[in-house]
Amino acid sequence: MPKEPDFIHDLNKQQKRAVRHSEGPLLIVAGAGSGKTRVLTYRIAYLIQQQKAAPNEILALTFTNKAAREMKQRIQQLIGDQAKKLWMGTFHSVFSKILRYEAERIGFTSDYSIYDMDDAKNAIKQILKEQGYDPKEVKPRIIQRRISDAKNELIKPDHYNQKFVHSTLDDITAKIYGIYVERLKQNNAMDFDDLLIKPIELFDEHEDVLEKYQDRFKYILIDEYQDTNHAQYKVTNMLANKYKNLCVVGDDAQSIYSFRGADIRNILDFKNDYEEAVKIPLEQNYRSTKAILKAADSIIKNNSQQLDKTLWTDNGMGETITVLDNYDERDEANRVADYIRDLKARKGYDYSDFAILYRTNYQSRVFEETFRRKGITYQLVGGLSFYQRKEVKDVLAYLTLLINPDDDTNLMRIINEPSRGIGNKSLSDLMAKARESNQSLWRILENVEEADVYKPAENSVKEFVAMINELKQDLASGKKLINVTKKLLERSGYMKALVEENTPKAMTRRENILELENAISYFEKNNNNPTLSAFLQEISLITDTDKYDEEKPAVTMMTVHAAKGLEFPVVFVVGLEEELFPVGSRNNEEVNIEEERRLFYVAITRAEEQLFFSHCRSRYKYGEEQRKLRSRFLDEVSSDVVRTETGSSIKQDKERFLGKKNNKDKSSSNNGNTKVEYDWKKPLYNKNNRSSNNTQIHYDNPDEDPFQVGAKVEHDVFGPGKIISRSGKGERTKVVVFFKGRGRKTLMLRVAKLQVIG
Ligand SMILES: Nc1ncnc2c1ncn2[C@@H]1O[C@H](COP(=O)(O)OP(=O)(O)OP(=O)(O)O)[C@@H](O)[C@H]1O
Ligand SMILES: [Mg+2]
Repeated sequence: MPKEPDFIHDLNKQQKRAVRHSEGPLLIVAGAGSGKTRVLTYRIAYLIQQQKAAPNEILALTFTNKAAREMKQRIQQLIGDQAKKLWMGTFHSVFSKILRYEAERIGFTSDYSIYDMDDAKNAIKQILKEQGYDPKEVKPRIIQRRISDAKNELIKPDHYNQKFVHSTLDDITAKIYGIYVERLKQNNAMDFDDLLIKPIELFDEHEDVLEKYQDRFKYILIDEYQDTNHAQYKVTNMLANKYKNLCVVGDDAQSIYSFRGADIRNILDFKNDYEEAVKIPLEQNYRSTKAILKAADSIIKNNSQQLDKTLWTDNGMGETITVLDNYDERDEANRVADYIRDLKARKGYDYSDFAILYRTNYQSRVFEETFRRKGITYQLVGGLSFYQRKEVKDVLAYLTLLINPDDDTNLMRIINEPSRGIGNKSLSDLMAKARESNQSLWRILENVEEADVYKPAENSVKEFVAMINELKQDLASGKKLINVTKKLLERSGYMKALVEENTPKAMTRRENILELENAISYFEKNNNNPTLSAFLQEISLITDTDKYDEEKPAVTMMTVHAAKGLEFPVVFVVGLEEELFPVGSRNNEEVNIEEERRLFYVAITRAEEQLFFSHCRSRYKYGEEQRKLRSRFLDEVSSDVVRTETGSSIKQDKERFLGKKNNKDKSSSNNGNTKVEYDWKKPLYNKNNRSSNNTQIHYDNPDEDPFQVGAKVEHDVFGPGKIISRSGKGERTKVVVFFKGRGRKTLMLRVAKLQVIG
């Protein structure tokens, strides 16, 4: 056995144990910043250096492509170029690759299309229409969500039928699900969920294929295991079943994807599935200051479900966490910007040391405007990605047809884009023919003269078919991808239409297409075997987070979800208000507060040196200024590590607002909105229930506390009610109040603005 590498000494004792662990299942459940990702990285390097496995016998699964790229680079630094041969990536990218090799075994070709959420939704919409449903009434998005959930739970259409048919929507879902699965197969296409569940089908049905990959992957390692869903769990279990060299790392407190079917039980059950599993704890946090860790700990302990873990740090206490109490979202953005400038000037931070984390994407807008105005460079992670733009998707749809003409969804997308006089009527006739004869639309188009459609449309179809065939020919004869693309853009009239339109929007679209050409050229130059199929598969799996560039000298703005696994010297967690973080309920679905709290925990633990929280007292919603309550989470943070700074604009705005409020009072105040007025005449923080500066009020003597069971109270939003029970002590006292017409609400006494009445 080779001598142990020097890099083993970059690790602490427990980490070393995990890295040296040789055979059999290994479970590492540990808190944020304790080096889980580092252990995976080093373990891979170690396995190769110790010749336990060749690089291409190791499979490592990460949550983003970016994480995989970074891990690979790091391993390369440790052991050199052989790291390039590792199988490393997200579940989606790794399994799409396996599926490409094995597609024929399950009735697809290796050039199968990958449908993103948008394509899948279009396909479902089309099916709904064919089945006589109005997509305005039966929303494709909702059916899509249900189908996706079923797929990830590995429930097949016929089972859905038996198990879930309780309501009309179940009925419709069952029917559409069945057709959708058929349709994807006809289109030689897979959606994102298929990339996870088709491998399971493949391995289930073809023992030899399963065995091949079991033998191939001698070691399997998974990061962020707490966020794997049932399908991911199943497929890795199948693969690891022979050698049982499965190493998973995760943190139950950071499980934030249950809305996508992530199942925390996967971590909890690991020991049951693998009785011989070795469990190694990591307890030292290397990332954050003591103050930050204390804040994180004080938050997460409010959750009822948690695995027992210890986390400590040798790092210093660090700065106190600052809560920025703002008037509104502009005030918030301005103050964050000022802090960034100030810290940069005083402490020598770079812009890239800062991150602004929010709960929902739209919150970036005001920050972007403010930062642009103040000349602070920033990079936005998330939002509409380049490859989701209409014009880019159109061109990709054309390209897809060149290798997978049976893909009806992509064909429908561009057959009349730009307009070539193939009307809706002709199209739906052609589509109906395709359905009747159980052929793809392309096959019908190829023989359009037999289809009996409107003559001018027939001619256009013929030209279209001839153009696609010619381009296919070009591709087959080995012409360069970039040249085929250019020719396509010209022959299809797509570029010409944009030039003729000549609006700013059309110009932007043109620029985006030119950028896509750049991407194609780059791909062609930097790949040994740059096939169109490989290009399309690669870009269809690019996600928002992959765009994040660590080297860029800019402030990062992203959602907390996207920030998972990352770290920044200075972090601002903004918009900490009720109904925003934690989110408000949508479609009457109950908000999963424990998951929101885990999300807040993830946000806090991204910070290395300095942490800011911020909230607004009012915020615009639907063009109206609405009063906001600060997030309950702020009141859960241990009070000795935070201090509150109230913005100076609050005082000025108070006067402005009073003026406005008086005006408002004259007009009819109730316009049907359940808007909460920003009433400055009432003290915002009532002495009896909360304070503005995190000085905690304790009700040590219950006589002083009027909020006893039976008391009649009034709440700002819910109106009058009666306390029916009470629990907890001191600052954690909770009451259940019955509000007339609103029902029971559990309220934290210190947070809820309750007044005793009567
Ligand atoms: N033994 C060590 N010595 C020095 N630095 C370390 C050590 N272990 C980890 N670190 C550093 O601590 C930071 C956190 O490590 P890492 O990202 O691996 O933690 P993690 O447990 O994966 O965190 P998360 O739960 O957020 O994903 C990184 O900057 C890493 O390089
Ligand atoms: Mg990590």
